[in-house]
Amino acid sequence: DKASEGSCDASRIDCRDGDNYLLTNAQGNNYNEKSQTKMDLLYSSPLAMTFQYLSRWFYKETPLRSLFKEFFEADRRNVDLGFDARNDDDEEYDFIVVGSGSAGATVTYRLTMDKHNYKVLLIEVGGNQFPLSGVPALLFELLNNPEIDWSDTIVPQKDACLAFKNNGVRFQRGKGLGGSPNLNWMVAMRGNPYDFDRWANESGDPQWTHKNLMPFFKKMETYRGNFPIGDVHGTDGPLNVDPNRFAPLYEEWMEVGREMGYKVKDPNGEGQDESFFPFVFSMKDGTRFSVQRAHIYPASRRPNLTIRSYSTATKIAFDDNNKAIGIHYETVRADGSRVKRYAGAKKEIILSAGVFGSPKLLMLSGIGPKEHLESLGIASRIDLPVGQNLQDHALFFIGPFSIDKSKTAKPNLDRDFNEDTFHEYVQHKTGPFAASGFGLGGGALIASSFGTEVWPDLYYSLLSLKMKPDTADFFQKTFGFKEGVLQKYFKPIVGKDALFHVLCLNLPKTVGEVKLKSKNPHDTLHIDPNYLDHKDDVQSVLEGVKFALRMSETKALKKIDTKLTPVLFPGCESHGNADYDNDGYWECFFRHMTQTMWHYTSTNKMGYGPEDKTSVVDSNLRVVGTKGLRVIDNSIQPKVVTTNTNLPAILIGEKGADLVLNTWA
Ligand SMILES: Cc1cc2nc3c(=O)[nH]c(=O)nc-3n(C[C@H](O)[C@H](O)[C@H](O)COP(=O)(O)OP(=O)(O)OC[C@H]3O[C@@H](n4cnc5c(N)ncnc54)[C@H](O)[C@@H]3O)c2cc1C
Repeated sequence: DKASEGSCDASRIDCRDGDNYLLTNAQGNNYNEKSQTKMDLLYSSPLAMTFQYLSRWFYKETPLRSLFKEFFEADRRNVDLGFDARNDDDEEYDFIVVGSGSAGATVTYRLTMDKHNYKVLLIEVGGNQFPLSGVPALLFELLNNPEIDWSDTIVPQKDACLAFKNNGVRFQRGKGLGGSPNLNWMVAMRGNPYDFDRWANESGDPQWTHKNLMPFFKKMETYRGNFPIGDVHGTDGPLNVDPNRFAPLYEEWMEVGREMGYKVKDPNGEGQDESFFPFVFSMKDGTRFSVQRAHIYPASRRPNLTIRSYSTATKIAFDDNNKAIGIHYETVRADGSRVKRYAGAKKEIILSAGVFGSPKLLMLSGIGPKEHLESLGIASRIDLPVGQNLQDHALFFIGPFSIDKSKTAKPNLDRDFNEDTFHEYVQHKTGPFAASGFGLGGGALIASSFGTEVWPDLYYSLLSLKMKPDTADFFQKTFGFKEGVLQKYFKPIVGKDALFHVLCLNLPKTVGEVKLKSKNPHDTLHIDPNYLDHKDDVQSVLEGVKFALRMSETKALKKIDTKLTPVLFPGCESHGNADYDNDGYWECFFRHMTQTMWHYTSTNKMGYGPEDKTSVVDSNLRVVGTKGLRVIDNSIQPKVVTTNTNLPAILIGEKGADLVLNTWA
């Protein structure tokens, strides 16, 4: 790990007394030599830390909750030490970046490596990446923990999410250095070339066409996937992209595609046509390769970067000409007290606080829908449609289908974490612990009557799991289902292995919104994705469910005895049986099972600029009507991309950093 991380400096690992240890990597330049102990070795090598925590979790030496507590208490103490070591009464930087997720980490990485040696401040609400997040299969253990997940609940949906408490799902998203990639499923998909050409149309600027963005896609990655590098992949970028190391139903999945007549094609190559394909992941050698590891970690060792973690940006300061000149922020200390601070920006402020954080900060600073802001007592500075164009991919777990374990290709399908698989992972970083989610292996892109062969609107993959007696409780707790619903629905196949088709509505026409609840920067938001509001979306999903049912009838899946659970979904019994052509039943089913794919975007839409009433930012990502203020994250997508949103966010970070650096070159 020493070699691969390039981080451990053996000369600094001298064991000294005292319990204090410093997180030298994340706090960068300002660590306190005196408090180093052996733990410094672990903290300065995140992978070593990950394996230490994995062992303690696996052998139940320390309950998960206590591991969280221990880690974050230590992390906060370390941050305090770095904080106290600084003489920063008059903080002033060239650039301030707010938010350290996919896009913010990328921007920070590029700005700090520029030859002009710009002084950069990175502000982030949370702390360091929790060590267990390095183990891909443990991603579900991370969700809903307030140290690392915002986990907001959306407002009750009119005719969707009906199986969830208050008819609303949880909008989980990462909090901490590294943002959402610390807890995402790691699937690395770029989006369809037509998505980006549409962005170019929406913004009137050809710099956003797929062809013109291709150099940034290549620059961001070190590709080690299954398809040829050709002219489309990069080999020396910061983000590692690997094939999966464990996916129980991968062979069956690819066989389904062949049997149904679909081609196999690199979805991150020239195009995202209708096809079946193996997934690639932001992983390295069986471990999560988050933006904290790829971008923040190396950047934190540069002396021109200051990181303020446990710090919330609360308001942007402007001069009389609407030039952004600084950020007000609050840091939470280890003892729970809050310190109010201000940092000035000589050149620019960059909001990368994500699809909810960035519009929130704009609105708290008086930039947003005038009437809405004034109704909350916030003086309006610039009237813009901030928060008005929220989009997301709705996700549907279709199933469960029981399968015959003895007939599957891999014996390990039940995904039990046992002593053998634990040792396999520790020694080789392979096996169930190396799997993303429930063993995702491959994807498929298919067109309903609303998509086309070259721009398909439906996106599939396959989950496999053992239906244990507590699986329903686990789903209920993690995703927020109403009590008893899944317990009843899963009951007949408890004890068996099962699969779910995962269907994602790729090109939704429904649009939602996000608004403030109050002018308190620590208050939650009013989030309404308005799922399935557009009738075409309902029709696409119906066609999508039927395609999933047809896949289950292929020889490839019949070979493993794939059978839909024999009970009807609770609440849909009056619609009759779950027959293929019973549209009423299936519509009831998917209106109950509407989940998020966590692909929220578009709340600060990029458009033509001031003359375009739908734009919050122009095509150079500058906030309309201001100077020195850009938004660089997924909130600028004019329309949500077709597939996953992590690589697009990193792309926006790469492109955005380039725009900033060119401005000041
Ligand atoms: C559970 C889950 C699974 C997912 N799976 C995948 C997947 O497999 N593949 C894929 O491509 N995508 C996936 N995604 C989506 C993808 O990770 C996100 O779309 C992407 O990371 C968003 O990047 P971002 O930079 O816009 O925001 P984020 O990465 O969310 O970063 C925003 C950061 O800003 C911080 N912040 C917010 N407000 C403030 C403030 N006021 N002051 C300071 N800091 C602030 C936040 O704490 C956060 O760290 C998943 C997401 C989730 C939640």
